[in-house]
Amino acid sequence: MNIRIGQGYDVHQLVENRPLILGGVTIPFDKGLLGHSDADALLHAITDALLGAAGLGDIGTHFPDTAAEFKDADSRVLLRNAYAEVQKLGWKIINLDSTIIAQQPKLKPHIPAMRQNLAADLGLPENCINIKGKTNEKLGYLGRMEGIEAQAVVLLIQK
Ligand SMILES: Nc1ccn([C@@H]2O[C@H](COP(=O)(O)O)[C@@H](O)[C@H]2O)c(=O)n1
Ligand SMILES: C[C@@]1(CO)OP(=O)(O)OP(=O)(O)OC[C@H]1O
Repeated sequence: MNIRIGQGYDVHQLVENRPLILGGVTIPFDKGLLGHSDADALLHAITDALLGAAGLGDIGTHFPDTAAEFKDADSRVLLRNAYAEVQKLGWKIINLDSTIIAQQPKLKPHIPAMRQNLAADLGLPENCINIKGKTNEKLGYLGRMEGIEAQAVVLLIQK
């Protein structure tokens, strides 16, 4: 039996005229995240943590931001595809934990829906998935609401 840990990080710029999508949930806000895909920083951090734990590189290698096929991509699809690659090697997720750093908006009301999406996409019970919201105490570019950051850790088991 093997276990492996992986870590992931992502940040996207907050701009006008974009939807704010985190954990596959569209959150009402006056700005959204800029990216080649839907710019879901939480799902990108989790995808990188998964790929990292399995020794499979990173999200940009699997889904290049120069490829037209990933323009405006739904990051839930990218996550499911990445986990399929991880599972091909015999790995399964034990649990994942994550933090979204957003000065605004308040994320707590949206976290149950994000957990439901992740549970569905990863075939896990919700109690194996944790998502936390933090402000950046008004410090730096996150505190000035120029962007939103996400961090994730994932534990995998191979029997
Ligand atoms: N965007 C956010 C930020 C924070 N929360 C919730 O507030 C708690 C306190 O956050 P601090 O950054 O002030 O320590 C945090 O534990 C979350 O429950 C949130 O929902 N959305
Ligand atoms: C998801 C991809 C691909 O559409 O694009 P972005 O939305 O720009 O996201 P990023 O976290 O910069 O990197 C991964 C990309 O290759």
